[in-house]
Amino acid sequence: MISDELTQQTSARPLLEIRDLNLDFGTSRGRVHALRNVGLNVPAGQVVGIVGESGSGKSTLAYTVMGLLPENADVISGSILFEGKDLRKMPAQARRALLGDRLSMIFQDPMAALNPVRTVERQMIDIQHHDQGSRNDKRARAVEMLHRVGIPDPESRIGAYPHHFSGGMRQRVCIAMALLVKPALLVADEPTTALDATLEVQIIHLLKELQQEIGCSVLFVSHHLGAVAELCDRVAVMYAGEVVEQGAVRDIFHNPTHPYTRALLECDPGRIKKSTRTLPTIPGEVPSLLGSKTGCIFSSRCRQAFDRCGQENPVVYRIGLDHVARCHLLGEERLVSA
Ligand SMILES: Nc1ncnc2c1ncn2[C@@H]1O[C@H](COP(=O)(O)OP(=O)(O)OP(=O)(O)O)[C@@H](O)[C@H]1O
Repeated sequence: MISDELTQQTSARPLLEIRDLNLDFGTSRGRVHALRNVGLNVPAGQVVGIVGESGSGKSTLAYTVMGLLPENADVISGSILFEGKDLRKMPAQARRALLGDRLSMIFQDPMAALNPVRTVERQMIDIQHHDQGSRNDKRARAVEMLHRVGIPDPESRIGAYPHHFSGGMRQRVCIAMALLVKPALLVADEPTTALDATLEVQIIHLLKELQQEIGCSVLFVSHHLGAVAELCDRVAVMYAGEVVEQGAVRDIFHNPTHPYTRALLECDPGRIKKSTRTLPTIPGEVPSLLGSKTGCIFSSRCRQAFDRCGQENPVVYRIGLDHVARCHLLGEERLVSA
């Protein structure tokens, strides 16, 4: 079965629905096509992971949803429907009002989100709405949230400055701040990459627990496939600015279909036998995103590429009820099973 859009795979209207999104960065070397025809759904109450090699456009997609793009970014076409409204068409003021309210973000570097010269208390009070009660009510809510994310002695620690917390504790503070407003959608851009493995597991469990408690949706960007498998309901695999495969977490991890998804999983350190001496890598390099491209973006590295792959960009094929991929092998029925 063939589908033109990645967004047709679920019947209930998703909380976030991205359609045919194209974005360029203007640079002195030319235009970098960082997002190409991106389609992605985030259903209400679900966690959607975005995975892919460095430079595949994961963070750009996350920042585009938040409307936090650098000046040289140019969203050329597409729509970003959030709660049914196109964020691209929303007046700037209305869009800004969503941030820290219906939309929250956690960054890789917690210091990017925290103001170093203000106490955590002040920042956590300021982030709450003026109609959310008195200063004391807001403080009590902030202390409760810090307790919830595992900050010891939150009643006194709340008065400290961000640099008084360790890296892991700072990320917990950021999670507390992001969730204090009970957002509908939390966008998390590599929130555990800077943490050691033990802390990463703790933070992932914490995020899962809080997400279920609050009932929000999460867009979770990560390099770490293990973390994605643990936390996410759905996964979108990105390569060179395109979403090449998307589906339920079990489909992506147990029935990967796109040759890139398969290669990515084969190279995952978490899945490789301990006896393996050298880590496998995907041969070749991510293509330059400058200039226009003919054919499938992965064809130069694909072991299964055939003539058509270098000539035409594949459409999106439906593999299962909730599983789609952009690959000519599906159209030609040349796919070998995983
Ligand atoms: N401000 C910018 N100006 C020009 N090019 C940019 C800019 N920001 C990102 N890019 C380019 O856009 C592409 C996508 O980058 P992005 O950071 O979104 O990838 P990523 O998948 O998040 O990578 P990583 O995992 O390393 O963070 C890359 O080629 C990157 O060099």
